[in-house]
Amino acid sequence: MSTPNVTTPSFIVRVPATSANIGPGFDVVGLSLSLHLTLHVTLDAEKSSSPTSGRPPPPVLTYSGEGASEVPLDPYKNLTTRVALYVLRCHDHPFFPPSLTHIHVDNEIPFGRGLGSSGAAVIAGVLLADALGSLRLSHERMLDFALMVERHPDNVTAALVGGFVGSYLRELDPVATEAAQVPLSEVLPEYPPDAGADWGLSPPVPPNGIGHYVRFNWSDSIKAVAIIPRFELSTAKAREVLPESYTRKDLVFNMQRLAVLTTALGQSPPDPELIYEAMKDRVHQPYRKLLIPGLPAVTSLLTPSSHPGLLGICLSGAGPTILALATHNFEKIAEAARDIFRTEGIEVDWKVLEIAEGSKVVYS
Ligand SMILES: Nc1ncnc2c1ncn2[C@@H]1O[C@H](COP(=O)(O)OP(=O)(O)OP(=O)(O)O)[C@@H](O)[C@H]1O
Ligand SMILES: N[C@@H](CCO)C(=O)O
Repeated sequence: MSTPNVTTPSFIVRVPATSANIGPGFDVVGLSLSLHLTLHVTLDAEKSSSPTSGRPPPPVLTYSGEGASEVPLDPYKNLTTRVALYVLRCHDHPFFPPSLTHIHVDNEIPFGRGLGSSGAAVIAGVLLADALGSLRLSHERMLDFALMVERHPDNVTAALVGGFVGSYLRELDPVATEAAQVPLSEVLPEYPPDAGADWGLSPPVPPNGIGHYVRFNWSDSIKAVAIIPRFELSTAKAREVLPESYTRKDLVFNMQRLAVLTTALGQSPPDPELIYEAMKDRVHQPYRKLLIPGLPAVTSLLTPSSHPGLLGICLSGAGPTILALATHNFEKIAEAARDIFRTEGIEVDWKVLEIAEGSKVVYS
């Protein structure tokens, strides 16, 4: 990790990458992975009093690593700092605190590849606000705020609590449903550039207890090989191609597999035949193949018999990354996937990842 060009940070926020779905668990399961988004946050106690009028100057934002050339460095436009400001505003802190002088972001999670970069940015923003405002939010309440921004729970839950996690969104009463569905433009509004301008409407405070989760066991022998094509695919685009409804046959196909998968990945030793079949999906992958040339070939040609060590293979999140779960032979599996993608003219990078701990705030 590169060292930020700042004085000693006052605290660090560290959030893992995540892979959602793991085949049949569309919008349900997530797995935290050992690539991290890290914020190095510097506070200057001498600047702790607010100006008598207008807003205090926002922090300086600097960035290194993945996405550094494309991410907005204006704290009113950057996803992490906008989420932090949203959470602060919901707790009667109308501005970034004047003592917050600098945030250096070091990012290992590639953007728009299906490794939960946006979920990590959102969770980092919630944790940043929690630390800056001494809010002491519970994990449950943090999830409520995260779910107002990223509305499927799989990535944000796994990024926050870590491990192999299943989650659902509670059915809310009509008033709470409306509150949880306000447009994103009201949760993360455009902030007027004029320092004297009013922010306008109060932010929409989330209802309580939107998301609930459980952590499944994970066999220590299983690692995740992320095969990452060198192109971005936005989650929004990859969701547009999905149908509104499914046949009973396809839903039962996925539910049967998901029920088996959540236990099978915790067993030692893991059973490759059981897991390979349990990682198949009929809800999202078949529709996303047009956006990801090579997807059907990679997920059907690599099997536990052709590649010993392989347990199962699926699209990671909304793609285009492919996630191969394996106990050994990682390089052979990744290189075979690379060869298949090359026949489609797509270059990939690959990494062997561990299952990561959840998000942390560490004070210096
Ligand atoms: N660290 C970050 N800081 C600010 N914005 C970010 C950061 N990471 C991601 N983003 C924003 O999120 C976008 C990518 O989100 P998107 O949901 O499309 O993909 P993803 O989260 O990487 O994939 P998936 O949801 O399938 O795992 C980026 O283009 C960028 O706008
Ligand atoms: N479950 C989500 C994960 C991506 O954020 C999807 O597949 O669209």
